[in-house]
Amino acid sequence: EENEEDGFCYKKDGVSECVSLQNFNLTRLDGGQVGDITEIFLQDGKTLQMETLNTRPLVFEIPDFLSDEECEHFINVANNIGMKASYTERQTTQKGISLMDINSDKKLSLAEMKLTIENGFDIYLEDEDVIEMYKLMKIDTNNDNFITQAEMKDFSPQKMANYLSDFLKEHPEKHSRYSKQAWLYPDQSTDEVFNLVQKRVSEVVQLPMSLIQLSDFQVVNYGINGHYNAHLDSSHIRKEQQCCDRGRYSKCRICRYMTILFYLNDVDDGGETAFPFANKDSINHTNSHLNRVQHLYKKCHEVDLRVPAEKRKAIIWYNHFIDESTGWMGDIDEYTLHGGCPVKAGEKWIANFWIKTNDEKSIDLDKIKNLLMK
Ligand SMILES: O=C(O)CCC(=O)C(=O)O
Ligand SMILES: [Fe+2]
Repeated sequence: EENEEDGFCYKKDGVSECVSLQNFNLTRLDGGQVGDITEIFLQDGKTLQMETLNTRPLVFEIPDFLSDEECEHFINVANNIGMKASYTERQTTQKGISLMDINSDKKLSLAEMKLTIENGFDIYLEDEDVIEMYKLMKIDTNNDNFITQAEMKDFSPQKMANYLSDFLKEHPEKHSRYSKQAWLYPDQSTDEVFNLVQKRVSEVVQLPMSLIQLSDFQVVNYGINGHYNAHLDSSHIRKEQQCCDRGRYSKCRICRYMTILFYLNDVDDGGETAFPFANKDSINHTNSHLNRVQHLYKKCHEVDLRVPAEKRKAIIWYNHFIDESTGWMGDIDEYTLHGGCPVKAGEKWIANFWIKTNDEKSIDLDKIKNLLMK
């Protein structure tokens, strides 16, 4: 039903609608109320049940989005590509770090040093880890667990980065993300199964195949203690900074309109996907930092909205709202903060389908035109 050249057709309330890409706006499925179930009739004759799990942020669940065979296929494909350790953007090679002297008393407490390291290096330490670091780096000369300005004099961020980099080799679980991953690229795929799944995603989320093909797909594996602390999958709109192209992640922003997360196996214990800000009245960044709500490795049980990892299931959420005036990428929805709880038994396999769009529709239309000309 789709004519790539002219535009895009999809079913809206059972009626087929077609629009030219020029007139096409980003879609956002209507969640209705929590517990609402929408039937999605696919072109191959199958029916999916989509349930509204939550409305702030809007999260949908589709229990049998994938078949068992498709799940196993993605795991095999990822293993064949080769699973590599995941890293977040912030690496331990920072030149400078900002010291988090929250109460402005010109010295850093253990809690403030932990925050400093979380922000600067994406590493989540315990008090005893920090004390150990002070000892080995000989920073806290009077052993009072505070770092004063005088003690800071001999302190070099690079030295700390080196220490932490070695520390992480012994304690990979202290990193914000502890997993392995492999990338698949929809527009380069000749894999029949992957192409069918892309088509299904396009039908479900009512976005043209060309946008789906410009997306990124990442298979992730977590072992025991594997986790991903809470994060946003996208970034705040900043017109002066370009959205990243595939594979290039310096000086650009990650722009992902929506996330479709597939669970590829059943986890024996743990490994839920948690949304710490879900249904909160408001978001207080300073408080949430101090309470370390991001720290799902330790705090998952405190989170209300936790989606169990169940084979074949997909969950879907929108990292951005739609800008009413452009019909394209709007503000980020900070309530989508989420992450993966630690795996307690067994292992966990997921796949992220990240639908990428740019701030400006014209950039995406150009990309689509290039894609169609290939
Ligand atoms: O493992 C999960 O449940 C969440 C993974 C995730 O948020 C990510 O890879 O961006
Ligand atoms: Fe994520």
